[in-house]
Amino acid sequence: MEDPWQKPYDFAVSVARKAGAEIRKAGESEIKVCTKSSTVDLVTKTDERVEKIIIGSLKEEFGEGTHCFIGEESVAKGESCILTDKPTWIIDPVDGTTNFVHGFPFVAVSIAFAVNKQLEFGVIYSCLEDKMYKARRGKGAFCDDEPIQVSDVKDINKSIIISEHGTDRTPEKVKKIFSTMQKILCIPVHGLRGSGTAATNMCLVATGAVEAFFEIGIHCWDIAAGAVIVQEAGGILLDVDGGPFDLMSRRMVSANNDVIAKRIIKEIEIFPAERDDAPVQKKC
Ligand SMILES: O=P(O)(O)OC(CO)CO
Ligand SMILES: [Mg+2]
Repeated sequence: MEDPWQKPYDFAVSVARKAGAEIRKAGESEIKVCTKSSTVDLVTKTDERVEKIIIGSLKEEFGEGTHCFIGEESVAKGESCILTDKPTWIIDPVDGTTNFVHGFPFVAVSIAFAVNKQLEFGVIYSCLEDKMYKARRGKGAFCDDEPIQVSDVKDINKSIIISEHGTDRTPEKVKKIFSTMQKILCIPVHGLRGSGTAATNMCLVATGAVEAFFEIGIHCWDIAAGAVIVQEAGGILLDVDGGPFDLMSRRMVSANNDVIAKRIIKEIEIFPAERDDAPVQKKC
């Protein structure tokens, strides 16, 4: 049977490439920075403009009424962040806005597509590296059309683990983040890393460059595309308490296998993060 989502998948790749070219061009001029949830949660005109380009292109191609959209900047402006059974695009136009502002060379466009709340495909364009990652559920994960695979390391002492510091500087949360990192570093692991973009971090798990990436406080648009890419590359996703992964929970461990994932989970100091679909928001 013909794949009903092949056309949207192919289109997402071309839209991500177009969006990435816009970001590269915008990075050559002066970047005006504003803030969102905290003074270190940055946003630029490029984030907003690129999200409009992506959503505008998707609406033009697939029609306004049938598909829903969850986009980082639209949600910041009060749009719904409720995932329904309808075909839904989950978009982060510029993942790694802080990197973009500073010229730190990892910035990604992240586009995922879910139907009946199941992620069907994910596309991540690491636009400064010019690397296109993509995965269609059940059909494998690719970087620039080459198949990718997670690492086969099971020994935590031979692993590299990624995590990030987030944009919440509440001292108790920062303390827990650093305490978790300290415990993981002292297992010991070969190293701790962070690219500054959740989407790129997940691609690094998917290619086997690192064994795992975990974070509390990320949003569905940061990880939706990466979730498909990691799983299709042979990896796994779990909640930070070892339970099932929940896209809207703002908590995630992505890893090459469950041995590594469960070893990290032992050390994670969990702190609260309000769900993306917390009830204040209106329906799509
Ligand atoms: O740069 P953004 O889109 O704010 O995302 C951050 C996490 O929220 C990096 O993944
Ligand atoms: Mg993001």
